[in-house]
Amino acid sequence: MAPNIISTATKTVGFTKQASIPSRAFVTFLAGNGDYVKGVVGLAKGLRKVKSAYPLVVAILPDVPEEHRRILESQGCIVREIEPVYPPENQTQFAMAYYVINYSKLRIWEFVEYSKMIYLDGDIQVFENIDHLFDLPNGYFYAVMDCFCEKTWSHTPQYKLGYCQQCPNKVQWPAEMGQPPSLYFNAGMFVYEPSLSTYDDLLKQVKTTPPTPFAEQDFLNMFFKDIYKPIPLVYNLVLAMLWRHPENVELEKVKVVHYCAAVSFCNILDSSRGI
Ligand SMILES: O=c1ccn([C@@H]2O[C@H](COP(=O)(O)OP(=O)(O)O)[C@@H](O)[C@H]2O)c(=O)[nH]1
Ligand SMILES: OC[C@H]1O[C@H](O[C@@H]2[C@@H](O)[C@H](O)[C@@H](O)[C@H](O)[C@@H]2O)[C@H](O)[C@@H](O)[C@H]1O
Repeated sequence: MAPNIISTATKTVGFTKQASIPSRAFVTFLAGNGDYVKGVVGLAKGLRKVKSAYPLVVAILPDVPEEHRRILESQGCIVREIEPVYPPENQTQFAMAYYVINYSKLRIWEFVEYSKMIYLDGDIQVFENIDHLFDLPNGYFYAVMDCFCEKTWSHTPQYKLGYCQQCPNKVQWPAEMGQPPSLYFNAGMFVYEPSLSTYDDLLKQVKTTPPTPFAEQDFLNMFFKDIYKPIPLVYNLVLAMLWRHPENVELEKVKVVHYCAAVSFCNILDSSRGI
């Protein structure tokens, strides 16, 4: 992984300065003084191991202790403190109570010293170089489709019907229920362009949008619905896919793994038998 050089260098041609060279970076989010810092260190090491050309920015909440900040800097990370973002007062039952802090991820749209960023959760590992994703056409929001089959989705009509976007023909969406849900992405990994106007819109809308069980992931899916473009699951293998949709997983092609489910070893054993 490149050292912490924020490439905002500009080339001087004659007596005029050209626009600054577009800067790119990976970014993750860290809150609290728990074990997630180990995940972020692992992510930094993984990006270095796959020889990524871009730095890893870590957006941290004020509650991340000084010792953890020093560890991240020693790993070549660019540590940026952000202020928390909270959803409006609500009685929402988040899928996981702590999801409320994940709204703070929205601050990364303010990192406009970068023209393009790839967000990765701290419980993600990169096993193959994915720098080429920075070259995807601008103007869209790229992420991998999620799966509705885990119990964490039991609050949704999809789950109750047994409908999943990963296998839309297995259980058809009933015509009497209108259109099937829009394609829905997992917000643990996405390719986006920081922008102050988008940031302002996000912060304005989040203040008036009633929170829902998957917190900022639901909010981001609603906000970017019109420009969302699915990318292959090799870029964010949500572990549950191994036992929920093994037919969709080509394990040898997977580049990024997202360790985000209540993973039980027997699940892995069962699924690996199926692959
Ligand atoms: O106490 C916490 C909870 C979450 N996170 C960050 O927020 C991301 C999303 O939370 P989590 O991974 O728990 O969500 P999941 O993908 O497992 O639902 C984590 O990967 C971390 O980067 C954190 O730093 N501290
Ligand atoms: O705050 C909401 C979170 O929603 C997502 O996690 C979910 C999702 O993947 C479900 O499909 C799984 O069933 C579930 O286990 C998992 O926690 C994002 O990965 C995470 O970054 C964060 O946005």
